[in-house]
Amino acid sequence: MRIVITGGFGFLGRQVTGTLLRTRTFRGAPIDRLVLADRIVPAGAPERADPLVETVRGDLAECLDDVFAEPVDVLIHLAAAVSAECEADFDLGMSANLDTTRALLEAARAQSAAGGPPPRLVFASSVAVYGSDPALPLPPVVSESTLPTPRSSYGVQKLVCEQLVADYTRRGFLDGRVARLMTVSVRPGKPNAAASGFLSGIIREPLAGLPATCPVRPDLRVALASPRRTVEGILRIAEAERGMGRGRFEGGLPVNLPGLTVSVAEMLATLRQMAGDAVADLVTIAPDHEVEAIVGSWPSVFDNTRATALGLQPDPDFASVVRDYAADHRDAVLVDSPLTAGQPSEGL
Ligand SMILES: Cc1cn([C@H]2C[C@H](O)[C@@H](COP(=O)(O)OP(=O)(O)O[C@H]3O[C@H](C)C(=O)[C@H](O)[C@H]3O)O2)c(=O)[nH]c1=O
Repeated sequence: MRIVITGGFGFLGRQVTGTLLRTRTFRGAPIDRLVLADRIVPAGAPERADPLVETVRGDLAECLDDVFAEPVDVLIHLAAAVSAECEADFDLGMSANLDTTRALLEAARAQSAAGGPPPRLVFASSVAVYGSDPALPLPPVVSESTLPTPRSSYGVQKLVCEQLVADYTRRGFLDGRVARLMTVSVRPGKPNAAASGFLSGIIREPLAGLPATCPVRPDLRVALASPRRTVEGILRIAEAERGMGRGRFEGGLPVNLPGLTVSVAEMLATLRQMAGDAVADLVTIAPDHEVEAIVGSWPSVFDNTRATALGLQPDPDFASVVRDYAADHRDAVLVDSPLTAGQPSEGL
């Protein structure tokens, strides 16, 4: 089995790769090759030393011959420009998120047209396909049957690609599945250019002893998923057999990955309870209307029936999200707190 991960050296790509390299199987069958395609391939990345791993470096649209040099059984498409980048640079978003995805779909179609296996393709879409249009406000609870009306170029690009994946699947060119990701929090590392990046930054930076700015009003409610739950969702959707019933991928609609609904104020209160006043006081509230317009247009409460049928659940509460982050990134928690001692605060 040959599996390709585009954006394989991005944050989610590395997490998905790590899981697959631990199990070394996909749907119970051994993985023969894991191809990590990315425009940046870090020299010291440890996964490069694994005998299963092959790397393809460069602009994906120009590397498709290498990606498809051998038959591709599974494609997990994570290479993308993020939301604020696409808002700042329209051409980048159209090219990286739309044109490149279409080229990838065409390459997959060419493989099956030539008698090869129709690849199973997982497209990582986003909660950003939803938006609240004044003429058509979102219902209080959103599901896959809610009409997406994105309010950002990034959301539009993701939605167009979702539709293309559905049509290529309907025509039998490939077996496409769309996972709509919630905002991933807490992301480790440096801030990224996503409009939602602060939803990691307001936890990650204070835990590292650094100041952080919160660009939205604290009563804003958001739907979050930890990196662990997000990777679990991507792989569950990738591995599920098609068909009706529990554990199967049913129909052609996307799956909204489960999100934990929480207000920014609740996130900050959790940080205060778990890490103390000095840490929580490192966060300054300074609303930025551009960020608020994008993130505030996303729904925060979902009917997760479709994800639940696949056995997926949201994180139980935000305290567990923070605990997972501290456990997975001990070196990034530099403040003295119960988290570093591995002892959750009383009551959490
Ligand atoms: C724009 C672009 C990016 N990339 C690579 C660069 C990064 O190594 C990787 C993206 O990783 P990043 O860490 O920025 O993002 P993730 O958190 O993994 O999320 C990704 O999947 C979610 C669902 C998103 O929609 C994001 O836009 C997308 O970037 O794709 C390329 O290889 N080619 C390109 O044209």
